[in-house]
Amino acid sequence: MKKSTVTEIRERFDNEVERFSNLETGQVATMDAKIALELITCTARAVKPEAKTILDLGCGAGNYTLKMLSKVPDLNCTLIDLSQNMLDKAQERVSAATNGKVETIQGDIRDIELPKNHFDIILAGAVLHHLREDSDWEMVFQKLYDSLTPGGCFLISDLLIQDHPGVNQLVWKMYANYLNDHGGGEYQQKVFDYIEKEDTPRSMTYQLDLMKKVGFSSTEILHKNACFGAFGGIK
Ligand SMILES: C[S@@+](CC[C@H](N)C(=O)[O-])C[C@H]1O[C@@H](n2cnc3c(N)ncnc32)[C@H](O)[C@@H]1O
Repeated sequence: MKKSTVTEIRERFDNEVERFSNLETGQVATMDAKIALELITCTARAVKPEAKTILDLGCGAGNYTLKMLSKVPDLNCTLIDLSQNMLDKAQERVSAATNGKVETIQGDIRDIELPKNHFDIILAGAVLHHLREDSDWEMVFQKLYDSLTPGGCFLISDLLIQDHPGVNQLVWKMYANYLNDHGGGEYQQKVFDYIEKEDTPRSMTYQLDLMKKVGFSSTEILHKNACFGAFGGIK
């Protein structure tokens, strides 16, 4: 199947702002979304308690930054998203929650230049599965690594595949059962159809190996359930 273009992805998210503005209902299709968000933000605080700067990649309506600010207040926040509608909402919500600066950048992370040695924390929630080729993944991971301060952390919560076909089948069956239990067969099919059209997830192992390759001194696995996980690297 021909996968969605960047323009198609942007247009879809332009129309999803309200859903992603509510942490309670926005992420029902994501298993353990709240656990992952809590773990990632607690980990960022544990790694960089003195953090001053955060980059929220694929920020949506700003849920990840808002949760981070509840743990480390008054961060200077840089919010990146393809969708200007998402950024407008994120800017409004995040500005009300920090005394730090809030900067928004609209665009595709592949095309955005980032300052070197600048961010103490980078969060990427449910966004990296939109990257396609190995070259995209490598370039983006290298760029994010370079933009971190020494000891800074890059934390991911995302949809994943498994490297072994049998294990991959198993975890996606688990996810199908989860969706069936939460919304029935039609809902399950709808979610699987848009994943098929829009997403190209990689395994956690692939991403942890790539973190080591681009220079991260250590990596951490925080959570894994079926085809979802939370993990990251420390510079
Ligand atoms: C599933 S939403 C998650 C939003 C937010 N992180 C959350 O968890 O509430 C993914 C977001 O990533 C953005 N996005 C997708 N691909 C992107 C890219 N290549 N560069 C920047 N943002 C991207 C989309 O516009 C969308 O707002």
